[in-house]
Amino acid sequence: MARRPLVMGNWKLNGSKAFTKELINGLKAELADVEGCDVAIAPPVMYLAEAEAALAGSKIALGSQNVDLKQSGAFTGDISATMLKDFGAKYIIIGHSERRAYHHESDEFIAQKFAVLKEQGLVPVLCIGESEAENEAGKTEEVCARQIDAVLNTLGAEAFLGAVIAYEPIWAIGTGKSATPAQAQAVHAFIRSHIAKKDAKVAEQVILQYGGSVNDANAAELFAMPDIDGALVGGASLKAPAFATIVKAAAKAKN
Ligand SMILES: O=C[C@H](O)COP(=O)(O)O
Repeated sequence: MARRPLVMGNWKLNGSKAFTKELINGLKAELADVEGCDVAIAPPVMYLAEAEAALAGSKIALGSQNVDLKQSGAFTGDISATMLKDFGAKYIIIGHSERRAYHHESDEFIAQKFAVLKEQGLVPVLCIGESEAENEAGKTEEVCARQIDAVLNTLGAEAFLGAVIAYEPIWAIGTGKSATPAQAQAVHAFIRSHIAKKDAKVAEQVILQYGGSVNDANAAELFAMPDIDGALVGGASLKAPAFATIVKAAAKAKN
């Protein structure tokens, strides 16, 4: 079964109402004729309303950078999965290394978020990946396995049906130092084989994105790798031409 690539832009803490409209209009123009690749953007939740309106009539899907566990109640500052659905959001990033680091999110807590998203019919985009020190210590596979196992061992392999995993080595995020295609492919193959130990069919269909300094110049060689099914793009997703080039590279490589 051929996997349909997914390129998603994670805008992180960037933008404004005007920027949201302008960038989306740019993306709609750049991507009007592109087929064969799913595309999503995750603006800050503050701008979901502007994004939803600007995306009307386009095939670009809406996403979010985070979700909290509860659906309603006395949880000051939280944002629920049902609220995200209310704005038409579909792909929800969880476990990003910036949230693991700055908000002390644990593997177990992230697995709970994964469960909430599945219950609500949303698509989890589970970010995993090792630090530079872990990489140098040869612990990349161990770290990725532990982060995946938090979901696998509580929700089962079926939870990954229709889900997305983004392998983002922390040392490659925002540094301009992407993993090489061979490095990323090796980890992606490991991730797929790790899930296959529980369920080969689920492993075969799960979308494995690479993230970490993906740009318009290096995307094509990354997508040439058989287990790299798309990208989670930070900085380069803030410019319509660069992001569109990445999407077009995925569509070309995978079709
Ligand atoms: O979620 C996206 C990643 O953190 C990658 O960010 P970057 O493309 O700016 O390196």
